[in-house]
Amino acid sequence: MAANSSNGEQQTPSKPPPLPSPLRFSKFFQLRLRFLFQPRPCPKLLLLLRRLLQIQKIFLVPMLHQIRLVKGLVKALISKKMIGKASLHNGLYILPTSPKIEISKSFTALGKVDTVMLWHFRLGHPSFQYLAKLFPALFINKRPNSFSCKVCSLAKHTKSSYFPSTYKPSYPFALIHSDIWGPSRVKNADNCKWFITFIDDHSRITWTYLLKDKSETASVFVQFYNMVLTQFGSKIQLFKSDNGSEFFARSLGDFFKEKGIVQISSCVGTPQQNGVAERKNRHLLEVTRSLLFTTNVPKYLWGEALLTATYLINRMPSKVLKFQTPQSIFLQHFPHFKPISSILPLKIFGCTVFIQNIAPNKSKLDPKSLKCVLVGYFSLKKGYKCYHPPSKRFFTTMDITFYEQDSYFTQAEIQGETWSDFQPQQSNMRILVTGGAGFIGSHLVDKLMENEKNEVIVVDNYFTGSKDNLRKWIGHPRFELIRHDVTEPLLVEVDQIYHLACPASPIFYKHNPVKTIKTNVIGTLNMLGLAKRVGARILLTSTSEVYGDPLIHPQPETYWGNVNPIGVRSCYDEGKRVAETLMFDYHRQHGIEIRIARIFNTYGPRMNIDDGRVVSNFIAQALRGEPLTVQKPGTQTRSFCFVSDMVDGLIRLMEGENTGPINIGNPGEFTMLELAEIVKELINPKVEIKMVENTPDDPRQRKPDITKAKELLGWEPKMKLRDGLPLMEEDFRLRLGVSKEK
Ligand SMILES: O=c1ccn([C@@H]2O[C@H](COP(=O)(O)OP(=O)(O)O[C@H]3OC[C@@H](O)[C@H](O)[C@H]3O)[C@@H](O)[C@H]2O)c(=O)[nH]1
Ligand SMILES: [Mg+2]
Repeated sequence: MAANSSNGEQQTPSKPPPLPSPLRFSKFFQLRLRFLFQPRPCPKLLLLLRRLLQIQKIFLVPMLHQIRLVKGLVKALISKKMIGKASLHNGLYILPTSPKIEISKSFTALGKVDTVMLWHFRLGHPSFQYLAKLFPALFINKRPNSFSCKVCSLAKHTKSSYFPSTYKPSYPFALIHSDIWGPSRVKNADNCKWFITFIDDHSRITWTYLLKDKSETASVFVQFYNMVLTQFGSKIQLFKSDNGSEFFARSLGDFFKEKGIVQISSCVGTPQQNGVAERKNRHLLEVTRSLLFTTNVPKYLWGEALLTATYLINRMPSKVLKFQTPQSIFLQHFPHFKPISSILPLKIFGCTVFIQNIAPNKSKLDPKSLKCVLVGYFSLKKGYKCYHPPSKRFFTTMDITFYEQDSYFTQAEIQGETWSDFQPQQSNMRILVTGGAGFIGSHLVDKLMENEKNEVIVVDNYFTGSKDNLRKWIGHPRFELIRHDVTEPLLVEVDQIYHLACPASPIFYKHNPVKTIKTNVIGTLNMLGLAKRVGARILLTSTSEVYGDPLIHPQPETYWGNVNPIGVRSCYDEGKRVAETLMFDYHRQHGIEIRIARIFNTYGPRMNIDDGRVVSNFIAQALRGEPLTVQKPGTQTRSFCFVSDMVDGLIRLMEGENTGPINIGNPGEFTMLELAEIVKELINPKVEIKMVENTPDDPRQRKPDITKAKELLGWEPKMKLRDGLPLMEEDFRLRLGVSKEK
């Protein structure tokens, strides 16, 4: 998976330190060495450590602080035992080669391990106390707490304290708890970044669905509702969730109303009130991590591990249920329902399996069986779910030979992956801005860089943009600038794409119209291809020019426009219209997450002085003492948005849940004569206003209807024209070297 090679480690600026010779270890579970911090780890050491761990292809062990150095001796904090003497290499303390650290029996040693450990692995690492309840026969003469498992302590590093929730039995589907988790930094094999759970309050049986986008919430709930109705003849009565906006989308609300479902939500700011669902999520993620961990399964299969975790937890005894399993309680109410999958013997997730090669175009010489990895159980079809990484294909089959003690993946497969990546939201975002050296682009970059969680990559061909606009970010560790033309394909790993690249001033886009249309069509195709490949969300900055010379005023997004397809402006306005079409086709055909902004006239500092657009022309003319050139008839209108408002709107659109298109612009409308008068009054009352010839197809009026932006993004512009113009004047004075007369 392309997405998987992206990890923060690659950004480490320092060169890897030379490795001292004792630093050789084979497998994670035979880990013999530990790197120790002084009581307070210094950042440089951390960096070294990360680097070393990366080179050594092992996970960062999240228990480092549990060992401390006391006068050159290593002391385990939990057992309070002295482990041995540490020697210093390159600023790192290294343990003696065979320290007696309590490393428990591991999966690699499974061959020698008794059946207790085998079941512990198959069931996704439940506690040994629970195992003893499930299989009392296995524990004859053995105490549950005499067993320990290394993977458990790694996967459950959150030290989660489960406050048992209050449990009042009722009957199935009376109350469903739900929660959404994500976005995961790593996309699942099928590009999912989210998951949603539905938990039956009575039995605590859980259904998990993977989502590509949060906006799928309503449709997935409808699917779940129908499944419950058809399979169990039951209707959901109460639905409980937190206040996530996706649960309050109108489409879902309408469905609740229609079906008479009562929606309850936790109070604002108290997610713990959604306790059942939140706790279930945490449990699911712990088991998911354990499953992935045990057999080195790469994170792009986290979705399969999660579905398997759900499957297993449904079949595990729970304290809340007085050590009955959710499935057994549930089936008491539906005695005739036989889940097909429950007759499948459990096997270790991630183990090697051979399945009958059923490829249709298989030739006689092709191997009869295919080596795959076991990734779960199908509850609807009878069979195990297997994945064939070389062809990226899934298979469901019963015709299968298990090699339960061989993990399919080796340590090398998970090189550089750390578990801190496998976390929602808080994780870093890598953002691509095409045309980021331009006027709006560079302001957008400034805003994105303010958030320390963002890494920004700018690509620009400097046709109208300039490196100067990004001066302050060049050399910044979270910033990267690439000279690149979007009409050529681009290979980068990113989470979001702001696609701005295209000359926007009429004089520039008309200068080389073929290039302009190429940029809009091929450039957008390339960026959509990139978004599809890496599963990124992409925002296109379209334009108010898609409305052409509008016959409807002001322009709502529903207006289809009045565009000349063969005029001198067509390279731009038709180009952007095709770009919008491409965006929606990729969305419908490939499920890409898209956002479309229709930008209206924008002004502000950093506009090119010789941009040719009206505001920059008038200000430059006023400062140079030249006549303001109003193109005829001068009664044509425009609405001008200050650049900071524009950037704010674009980010809201990207972060929100609506695809658009959404108009982003300032509804204040002015004729060009009025604008000239204002500039004259504010900047230089002495200049004259001169009427000049206009260019063909100039729209006669333009003003955005921003109802949609207000409602869906909570956005409206704040800066008035009379306040914004002086800010732009200041910038132009500096660049033109014209000081203000006293
Ligand atoms: O010196 C000038 C320049 C322009 N104008 C007039 O001012 C009006 C605005 O022209 P501009 O060139 O600034 O901008 P336009 O509205 O034509 O195009 C703009 O529209 C929205 C954006 O998405 C486009 O990228 C941008 O080019 C036009 O009616 C034009 O005739 C003048 O009166 N004098
Ligand atoms: Mg939530």
